[in-house]
Amino acid sequence: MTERQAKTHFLENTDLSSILEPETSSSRPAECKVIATLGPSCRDVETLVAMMEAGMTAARVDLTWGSLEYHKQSLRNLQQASQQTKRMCAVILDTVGRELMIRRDFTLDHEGWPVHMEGFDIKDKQQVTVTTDAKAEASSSVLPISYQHFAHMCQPGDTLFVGRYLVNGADQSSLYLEVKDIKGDDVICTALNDAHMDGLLTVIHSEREGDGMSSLQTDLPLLTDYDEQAIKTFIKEFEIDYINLTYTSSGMDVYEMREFLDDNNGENVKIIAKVENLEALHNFDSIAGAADAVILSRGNLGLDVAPEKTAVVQKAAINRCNLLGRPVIITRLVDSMAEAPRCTRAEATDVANAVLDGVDAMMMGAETLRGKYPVETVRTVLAICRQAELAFDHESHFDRMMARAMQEDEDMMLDSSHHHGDFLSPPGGQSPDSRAAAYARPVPETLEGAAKAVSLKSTEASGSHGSPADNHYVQPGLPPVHPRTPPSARRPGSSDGHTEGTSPSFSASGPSQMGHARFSGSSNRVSSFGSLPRAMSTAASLGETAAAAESRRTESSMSKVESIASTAVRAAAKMDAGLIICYAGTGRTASLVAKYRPNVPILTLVVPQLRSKGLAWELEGRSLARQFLIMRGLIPMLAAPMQGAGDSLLSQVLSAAVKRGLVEPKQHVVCVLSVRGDLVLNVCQVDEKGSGLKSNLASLGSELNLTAQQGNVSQHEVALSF
Ligand SMILES: Nc1ncnc2c1ncn2[C@@H]1O[C@H](COP(=O)(O)OP(=O)(O)O)[C@@H](O)[C@H]1O
Ligand SMILES: C=C(OP(=O)(O)O)C(=O)O
Repeated sequence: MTERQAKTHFLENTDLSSILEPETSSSRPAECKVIATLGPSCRDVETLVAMMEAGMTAARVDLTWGSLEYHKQSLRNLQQASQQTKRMCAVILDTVGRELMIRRDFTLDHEGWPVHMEGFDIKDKQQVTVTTDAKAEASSSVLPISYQHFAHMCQPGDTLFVGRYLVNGADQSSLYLEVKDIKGDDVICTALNDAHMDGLLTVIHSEREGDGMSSLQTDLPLLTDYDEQAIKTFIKEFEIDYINLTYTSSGMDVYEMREFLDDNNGENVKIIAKVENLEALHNFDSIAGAADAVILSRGNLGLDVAPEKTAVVQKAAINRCNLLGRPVIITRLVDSMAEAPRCTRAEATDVANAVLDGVDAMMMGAETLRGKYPVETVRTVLAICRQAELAFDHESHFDRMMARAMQEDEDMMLDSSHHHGDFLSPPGGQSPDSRAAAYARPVPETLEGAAKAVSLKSTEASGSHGSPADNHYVQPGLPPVHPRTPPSARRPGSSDGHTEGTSPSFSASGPSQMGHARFSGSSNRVSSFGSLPRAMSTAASLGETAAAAESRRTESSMSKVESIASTAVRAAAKMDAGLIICYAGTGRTASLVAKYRPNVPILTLVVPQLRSKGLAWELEGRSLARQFLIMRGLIPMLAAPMQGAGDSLLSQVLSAAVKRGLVEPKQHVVCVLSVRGDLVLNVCQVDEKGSGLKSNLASLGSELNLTAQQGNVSQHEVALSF
């Protein structure tokens, strides 16, 4: 079998009558998660409550459009909805970043959401001028653009795409332009199709014939002034769990973002890299290795990737993330539900196939932001996910993960200097991580366009690319965005964080043991969630010495955490357990359990910790619990701070899990926990009434009590919240 072949999803049950039988209602939550974009259609408390009850687990605020005050109100409403439903919801902030926009006049509606004036028509073959002239007004022949240096990026023969925000490429507001001439600030183009331009219009500087690289706007600064201001403000005033990094082009972008967050009290905020163009696909491994999660922005990607490659690119990207244990999210699921209460057949099939491909979460855009059916959208997508999850072959996924991890480790042993990373190698054998390399040395001259783009960097430092569509939201006095100097390959050198040792209650044995011994990877330096066996190739390209890279490799090939995580999944399957419980401190162990996709929920138990922050003390844990809400199979549970321990805590967790329908009385439960600082695997059983831990499992109880006696936990009652 060649690497290009897909694994088959052959349904064991081909009996159509039984497939068509209505589902008996299951209270077990879907494995996959649904993220919704907040906007005019879904920011009131009532709708948010309904969406949370329908299963939305994370909400995105997109800085591309709308004022800071508008988004703050959306988040305040979300907090209220969360209190009402007693459900957690992760909060994601999406940057404007390298997004280019057409400036158009707008008014504010009664809630403060910007609404554009009437749209206009553009006819096939007509001349259209895209201009950086700040005084120009949008019309059918002139499109003023938000980025001052746009004209420098273009050359005759380029293709530009102008499309409606969150609906790229698929509606009547999609316009393709061919660049004919550049005259000062003006890019003179010819329209390649008829289009009705309406709403907020984003621009993509698309493929330049011949060089195979597209979306050259990736050489713009990573964050706009507005982004920087908004991120700092939101971190101060809200609990932000993730930043979506728009147009991430390499792992270096993620490091840069990490540094910005660390410098601005955002140490707990995790980074989701948005993969939106060819360059990001070429640099996929460095991006996925550096980020905490990845979004495949399928709308924007659809403009760069040929239709015939789309499905395979999606599968490959998802599989790569799966192998890294990195959460992967896709966009553009049920666009038609922005207008209709029922999705199309193609959309329903697409969602289900993504579940079978192994995706973690689905991110809604226009459907919830400005669609007519936000609640039905969440319900529909989750219903499709549930059905597809029933058909998902958990066992073969597990086997694949094990086999590939072993294979990769072997490959690395054979050739640690060979760069395997990227599944879309550019022609001519160029370094896949061209942008990362560009920090250290100039972009290869062979990339004619890229060389030109690099020369732009110095001018961008003073360039205006400050705000969505125009500069209305930029506070006066904010410094301009400067391309950052390369971050000092600053990757905290930590190992698993667990002491090595054998589990007193469960030993990793059987066929998986062999795999565990060879497993690469839980000692990732950058992402806090998971591991990257091949991070070393990225590190090497960032200037790390061969010896350091080699030592990272050796270290990463022996991971007890991954061994325990995979064994927990195997044990749950072998014992027909109903639930896996995983205590979570950083989330690394839980994400590795999720990597192996057990056929049972993974309850991630977060016991908040009091940590010192300078002179102040801060209770940490809530954000981590919410961060699990974009990850497949994970159900976070937050224990009350400093309360509960040992089998008292576990009993209450089990009782809550039974009430929630996660596990049934008498079922076995596999637990991943620490005992005297050592990570161990344990098995317990729910009692007959479903009120807690079956008491005769002495070994487990005593292990847990030992931890309790160490004094880091107490025996009080706990308040648990999902
Ligand atoms: N038996 C237990 N009783 C109470 N707390 C526990 C127990 N086992 C683990 N924990 C806590 O849960 C967290 C798990 O952290 P760790 O095992 O390092 O996982 P991660 O991979 O998420 O960092 C730690 O804070 C640990 O103190
Ligand atoms: C960029 C996004 O998605 P897409 O490219 O799929 O429209 C998004 O929703 O932020």
